[in-house]
Amino acid sequence: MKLSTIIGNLQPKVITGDAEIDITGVNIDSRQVKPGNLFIAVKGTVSNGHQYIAKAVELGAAAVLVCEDVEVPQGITVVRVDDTEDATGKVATAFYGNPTEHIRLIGVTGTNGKTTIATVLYNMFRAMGHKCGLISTVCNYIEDREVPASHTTPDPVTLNRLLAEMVKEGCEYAFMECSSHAIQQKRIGGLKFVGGIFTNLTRDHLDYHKTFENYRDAKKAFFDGLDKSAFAITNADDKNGMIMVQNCAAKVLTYSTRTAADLKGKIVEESIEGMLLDIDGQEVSVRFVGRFNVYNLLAVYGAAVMLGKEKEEVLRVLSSLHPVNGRFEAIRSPKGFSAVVDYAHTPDALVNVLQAINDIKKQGRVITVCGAGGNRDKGKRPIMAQEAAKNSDRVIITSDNPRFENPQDIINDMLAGLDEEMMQKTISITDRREAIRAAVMMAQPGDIILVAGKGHEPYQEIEGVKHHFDDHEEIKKAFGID
Ligand SMILES: CC(=O)N[C@H]1[C@@H](OP(=O)(O)OP(=O)(O)OC[C@H]2O[C@@H](n3ccc(=O)[nH]c3=O)[C@H](O)[C@@H]2O)O[C@H](CO)[C@@H](O)[C@@H]1O[C@H](C)C(=O)N[C@@H](C)C(=O)N[C@H](CCC(=O)O)C(=O)O
Ligand SMILES: Nc1ncnc2c1ncn2[C@@H]1O[C@H](COP(=O)(O)OP(=O)(O)OP(=O)(O)O)[C@@H](O)[C@H]1O
Ligand SMILES: N[C@H](CCC[C@H](N)C(=O)O)C(=O)O
Ligand SMILES: [Mg+2]
Repeated sequence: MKLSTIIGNLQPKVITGDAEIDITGVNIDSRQVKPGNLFIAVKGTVSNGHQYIAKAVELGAAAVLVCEDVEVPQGITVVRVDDTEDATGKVATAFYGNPTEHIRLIGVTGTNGKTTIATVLYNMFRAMGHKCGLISTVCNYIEDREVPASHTTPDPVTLNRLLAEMVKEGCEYAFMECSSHAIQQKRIGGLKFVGGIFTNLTRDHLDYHKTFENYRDAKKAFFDGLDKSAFAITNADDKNGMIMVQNCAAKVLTYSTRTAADLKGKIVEESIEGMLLDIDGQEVSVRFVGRFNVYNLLAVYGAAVMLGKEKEEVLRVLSSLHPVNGRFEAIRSPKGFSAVVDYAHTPDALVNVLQAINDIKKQGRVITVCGAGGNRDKGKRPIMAQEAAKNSDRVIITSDNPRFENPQDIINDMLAGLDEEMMQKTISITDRREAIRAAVMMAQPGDIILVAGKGHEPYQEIEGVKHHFDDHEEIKKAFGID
């Protein structure tokens, strides 16, 4: 594709050299550059892409996109803009043929519920006969082809390449999670969304955003960018729900389980197997558990209706769908107790999943096994331990993904949040496998063991290495079932 076409919608820009050269690909990482590529120098949090231009040219870059004064070897076309981070999405989407002009893209943002909602919509629309794509924390899908996910929302080049492949495969819809990092870093720049969904806003990622207001405003920017032809579905029960859409040109729809809203839902009956719900005045039985999932399914229902689906068909398909990998998955022990694998790794998620477990538990106890990720928000650690202790009969604090931190330091940060009474019911075991085994050893018939924080993750990330580790496998081994 001609460079002049790829950079056509960048304003302002200064071009030095030939803009009619053919570009074979766009790249933000000098280490991946191929001959004829356009290398985009982006200032990052760890380093500055501008320092890798020579390397990119060595590997054959034919042009560079910069936003700083830099020395560039002779014969290389230089395009200068004010902000290369902002330009990357626009350039990537142009290079990949503006995929969102040819596929209906729906974005989900919020602290918790993104993977659940995006994945349920993907499964629902495929069950309705549509070819679909999914961009998610757990995995990306181009129709039914898996593409491993490195991020919840990938960089703009990867994202547009995936969307272009979905278009090529004939996908009509793409459902994606829009993380706050991604919105802040403009990874979704240049994309046209036909709809956006807000789940909720509670504490997470303050290591990156520094303040809750910055975190909120990053999420809000997504809705500010929706055009009037799009829809925006927001949670009327979240105190930031209406803030998200206060400057939104899209058609707004609200959902709630307790106040006036366009879409109302409530639980009629519930058990560890699922719930009977009243959604928008109609009863539907679902395999999902927990009041928090009523919110997720309301958002799914609203989006499907806004995308033109009949309400009856939406509810019929909804009742046939299974929980998402690592989100409230129950495993029964032959000894009469059960375990729940869940991805809860924020205080609010722990509160919600433990509320759900306490709502369905009969006479037994709740035993919670949880940790916290290394190199993530430290402030949430003591709060997570408090919420676990407040809502469980026994707590075992253990390791999650320590990453480059000392696992014991993370555990100590969590324990620091507990008062004397909470400490009475809490122990800590650094080795996650041992912690799960200890929970199973102490369980009695009727108890429910929550193993939280990792969900679908088939690994434990330690010092940059992802060692195989799967909560489901460890629970089954401890239960003595395969
Ligand atoms: C904090 C964060 O989001 N960092 C992301 C960011 O990296 P960065 O800004 O630190 O980049 P950098 O390492 O400083 O490099 C700057 C630039 O130089 C380039 N470079 C770098 C080295 C080199 O040799 N050559 C070169 O060209 C890089 O490609 C980059 O463009 O841009 C990179 C390229 O797109 C991302 O891979 C990286 O994600 C890191 C690995 C990460 O862990 N991100 C997490 C926190 C994240 O994004 N999480 C969210 C939310 C998770 C959730 O709630 O589910 C997600 O969407 O996954
Ligand atoms: N609507 C909700 N409100 C509160 N908690 C929720 C909600 N939906 C899910 N959860 C809890 O949060 C956990 C994560 O859910 P999910 O993976 O869908 O969220 P996410 O937004 O994709 O998270 P991440 O930002 O880490 O990718 C679940 O395992 C559950 O404990
Ligand atoms: N078990 C993971 C969950 C968080 C992963 C994702 N939300 C991120 O922050 O990268 C951890 O706490 O390490
Ligand atoms: Mg997710």
